[in-house]
Amino acid sequence: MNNGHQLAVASDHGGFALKQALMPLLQREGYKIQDLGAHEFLQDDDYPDYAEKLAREVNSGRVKKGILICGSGAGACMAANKIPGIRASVCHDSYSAHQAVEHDDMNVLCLGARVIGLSLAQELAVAFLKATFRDEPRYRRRLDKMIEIERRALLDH
Ligand SMILES: O=C(CO)[C@H](O)[C@H](O)[C@H](O)COP(=O)(O)O
Repeated sequence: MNNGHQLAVASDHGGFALKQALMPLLQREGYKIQDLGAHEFLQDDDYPDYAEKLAREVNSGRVKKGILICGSGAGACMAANKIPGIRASVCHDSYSAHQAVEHDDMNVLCLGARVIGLSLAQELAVAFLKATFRDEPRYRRRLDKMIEIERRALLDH
């Protein structure tokens, strides 16, 4: 574990090129990144493997936020949200990328490399990373309700 990492990133083959291009841009802005793979382009790898790895890293508290990239962002998002403590969303506009943190405490941003380009991806990543949860009563109440849903669902099994 490296306590210096501020965020983790991961992608399947659909997001690999965008991940590789985005990481140095974020590093240049001062972010310390833990790259959870893929570490090389693998034509037929599967986004749930990377989503689970990154989601577990965020859920462990070793990193506070993660960025997952696949072709659409959707599959990786669905898989990440299976891990307790994860609030992942696909955001392809700047407002959602920060508002989902401020209101909903989103901790994983999912991007679709077949949908957006590098420049927008960088803008979205920075909006997400700079944003903090606004711990006001109504946002706290709704977040607590989400956490309670998760707790009840875990008790079902
Ligand atoms: O977009 C994705 C999931 O929502 C992922 O990138 C998938 O891996 C995508 O389906 C990949 O498709 P491919 O035909 O296997 O390249």
